[in-house]
Amino acid sequence: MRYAVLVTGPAGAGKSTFSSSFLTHLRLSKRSANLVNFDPAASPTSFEYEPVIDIKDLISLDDVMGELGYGPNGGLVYCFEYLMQNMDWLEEELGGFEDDYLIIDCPGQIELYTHHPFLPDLVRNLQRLGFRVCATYLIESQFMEDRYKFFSGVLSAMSAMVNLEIPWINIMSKMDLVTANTDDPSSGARNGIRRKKDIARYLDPDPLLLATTRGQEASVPNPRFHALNQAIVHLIEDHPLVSFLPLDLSSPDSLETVISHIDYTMQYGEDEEPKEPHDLDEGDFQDLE
Ligand SMILES: Nc1nc2c(ncn2[C@@H]2O[C@H](COP(=O)(O)OP(=O)(O)OP(=O)(O)O)[C@@H](O)[C@H]2O)c(=O)[nH]1
Ligand SMILES: [Mg+2]
Repeated sequence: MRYAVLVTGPAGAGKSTFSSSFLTHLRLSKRSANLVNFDPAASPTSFEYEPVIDIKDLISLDDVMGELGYGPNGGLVYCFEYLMQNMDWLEEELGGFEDDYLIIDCPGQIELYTHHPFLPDLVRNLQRLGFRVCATYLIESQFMEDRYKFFSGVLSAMSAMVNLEIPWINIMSKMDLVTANTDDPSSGARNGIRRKKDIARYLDPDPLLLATTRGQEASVPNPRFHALNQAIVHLIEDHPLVSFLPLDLSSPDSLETVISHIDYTMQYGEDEEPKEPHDLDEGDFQDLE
């Protein structure tokens, strides 16, 4: 069985950092895994590990911008269109990895996830080649400092989930930046994200965070925003699709929990032969007597 985990999310969410910590963890657990780079703009220095498949071997954003005169975002779309037309390249690159686990580091332009057809096409191709695919969507913990930014993150995650229709895990990255502040009322954490229970309202989004609270009315100048917020509150209440797993890379337990959710979502290892418990030698019992 072959597995592929797409690592997606907005710019700077920590996708590449998570991808390499994920790979390190799998390799330390004696699991074979490899990195795939799908970001045609990635600089070679952004990887701790050499990707086994790199979209830049097919097409690089620098060339598209330099030779065809595209800007960075149009250039990215061009690169993905080019990839879609050259699926045999990907198929050939993937050929050598039987029984493997691929971590696919994706670019940070969210329009790629919310409305372009590239990722759904790519997923269909991977499935056709016998991969079980799941996606992770990272948003960074700083989003919790601003409710409006946070809910725009929730809505983008929702829209990407609906667009891709594959097993999905939302991750709140960079939790080391908030957990250090928790339970210390004198800390500088903003917007009341001081205690663990406040964090919980974001990880399992409480739509009431968006409802205008006392003292905030003045900051909402247009009553139409209030109506819009109410509509979003109802949408999230009626369709609670999005919740976040916290990821604190400074804690091995946190990374382990996230990885076990990913394994579970993909039913990793379900088809493997159960391992025989190792045979006990008679000598093993002597100490007990
Ligand atoms: N404190 C902290 N910083 C992090 C963490 N993960 C990533 N960063 C920092 O966040 C910045 C962006 O990290 P990347 O891993 O490059 O993020 P990305 O999502 O791959 O970015 P793009 O590919 O440009 O969209 C870097 O400066 C990282 O050092 C984390 O867990 N904690
Ligand atoms: Mg990156």
